[in-house]
Amino acid sequence: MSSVCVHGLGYIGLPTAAMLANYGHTVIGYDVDEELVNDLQAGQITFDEPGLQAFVTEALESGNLEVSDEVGPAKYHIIAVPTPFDEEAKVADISYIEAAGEAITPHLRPGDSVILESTVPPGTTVNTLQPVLEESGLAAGNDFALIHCPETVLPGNIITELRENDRIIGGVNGVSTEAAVRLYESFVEGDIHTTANATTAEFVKLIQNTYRDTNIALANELAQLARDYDIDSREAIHLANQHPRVEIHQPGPGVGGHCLPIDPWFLGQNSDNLDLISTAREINDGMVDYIVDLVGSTLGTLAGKQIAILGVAYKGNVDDIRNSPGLEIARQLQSLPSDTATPISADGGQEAGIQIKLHDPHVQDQTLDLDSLADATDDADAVIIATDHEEYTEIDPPKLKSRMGSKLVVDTKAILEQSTWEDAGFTVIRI
Ligand SMILES: NC(=O)c1ccc[n+]([C@@H]2O[C@H](COP(=O)([O-])OP(=O)(O)OC[C@H]3O[C@@H](n4cnc5c(N)ncnc54)[C@H](O)[C@@H]3O)[C@@H](O)[C@H]2O)c1
Ligand SMILES: CC(=O)N[C@@H]1[C@@H](OP(=O)(O)OP(=O)(O)OC[C@H]2O[C@@H](n3ccc(=O)[nH]c3=O)[C@H](O)[C@@H]2O)O[C@H](CO)[C@@H](O)[C@@H]1O
Repeated sequence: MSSVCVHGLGYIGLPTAAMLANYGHTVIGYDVDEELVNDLQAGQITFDEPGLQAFVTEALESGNLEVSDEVGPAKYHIIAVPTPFDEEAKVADISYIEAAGEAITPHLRPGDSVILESTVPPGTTVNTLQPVLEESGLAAGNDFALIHCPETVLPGNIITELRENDRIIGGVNGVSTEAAVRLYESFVEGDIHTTANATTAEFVKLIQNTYRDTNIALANELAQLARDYDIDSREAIHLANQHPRVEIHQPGPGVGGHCLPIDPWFLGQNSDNLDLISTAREINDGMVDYIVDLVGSTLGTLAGKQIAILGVAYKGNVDDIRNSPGLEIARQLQSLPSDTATPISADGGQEAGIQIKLHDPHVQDQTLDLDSLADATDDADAVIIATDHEEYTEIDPPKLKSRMGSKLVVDTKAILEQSTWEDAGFTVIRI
């Protein structure tokens, strides 16, 4: 068993730290966010992930996981800090990686390993992190191991996937790769694949998410084509997928989250060869406009209408609102000409404006003005289901009908029983 310091205790770092601790390693979980550190020290996790609270409690109670606001020496340092994307410049912000490297450098000893798990543009491990760590006077590959090991867990199923997914491990040399393999094989049940260098591992991670994003763009374009031919895109995709070599994804209101809308752009950081990939991004981002237009044309006008958006998390059964399509729809409605829109958080009252109400049973974000389901849909002219939360499949159509002003439901995730809703008197538009 080893000593490990995990840098960053968010969606990735916290489950990883708890996993390592529950497999017997001695783990320091370090984060720069003092409030988060205090909450975790008190045993309280701050985001919604099935099974995670109990998993973290187990790790803390075993004494193997200590949450700290200080970096400590450790045989392995794992970096799981954010790598946000600058929308304007279309470049990754790797300053958090540099800061993590600077925090590790004073503690780095010969024989230690530094593993970068954050998703980064190809070349970041070698070109950005390595020089920072070598400020210690130690050489990567010779004195300490340096590795990229991307994380591929699916939010909503993190603990299972952390154990069961295959891992890609790419060190700056073979010794580095082997050092990381020894750590991951202590808890990973999937296969461990090694690559000749760290840059390949970075690239592999990015093309996994790019594959998914591009495939969803195809589904979104097919959904628009299907509507032009007055056919059900979901049925058509389902039937097409009966072919052994066809696996089209599902259309929706756009692609949200911290990964799929961002990672494809990382591939273009040092290359001009994004073409299909950037078009796919535009198609997925364009779904918001498409849905707003559909609502407007079905209602005749958006002026004076009250629209309820159900689901501001980026996908079903999670609380993460990063790049949320539901919020983007709200922003889009808000940015319509000023005589037809009111701010997202407005509680109504402008006669000519669009009134936007938001509801989400999973999201606690205090900066959003969220309503109960009843308040959000009371007198609504249209309901847009923007997230496939389980709770929305349980909405009772007659009860909703009695509350709403008119009867339009846009089901962007195709989670409602269309015939039941139509029988209840609703106009249902499925994407
Ligand atoms: N969330 C996912 O589903 C997912 C999946 C695979 C990969 N990733 C990648 O993993 C990385 C982390 O993502 P996340 O979703 O866990 O982010 P997050 O924002 O949930 O957590 C990151 C944490 O790092 C902390 N932090 C910031 N700077 C720090 C520093 N210098 N030292 C220590 N802690 C610091 C923040 O306070 C925060 O708590 C990103 O690169 C992301 O792209 C995320
Ligand atoms: C390759 C892959 O699987 N990567 C996963 C992904 O995790 P994620 O939670 O971001 O991924 P999704 O569940 O795909 O959701 C993203 C958005 O796409 C919408 N969507 C989805 C499927 C579909 O057919 N049609 C859609 O419209 C959905 O509603 C949501 O808005 O990135 C993580 C970080 O790198 C990975 O770790 C994780 O493995």
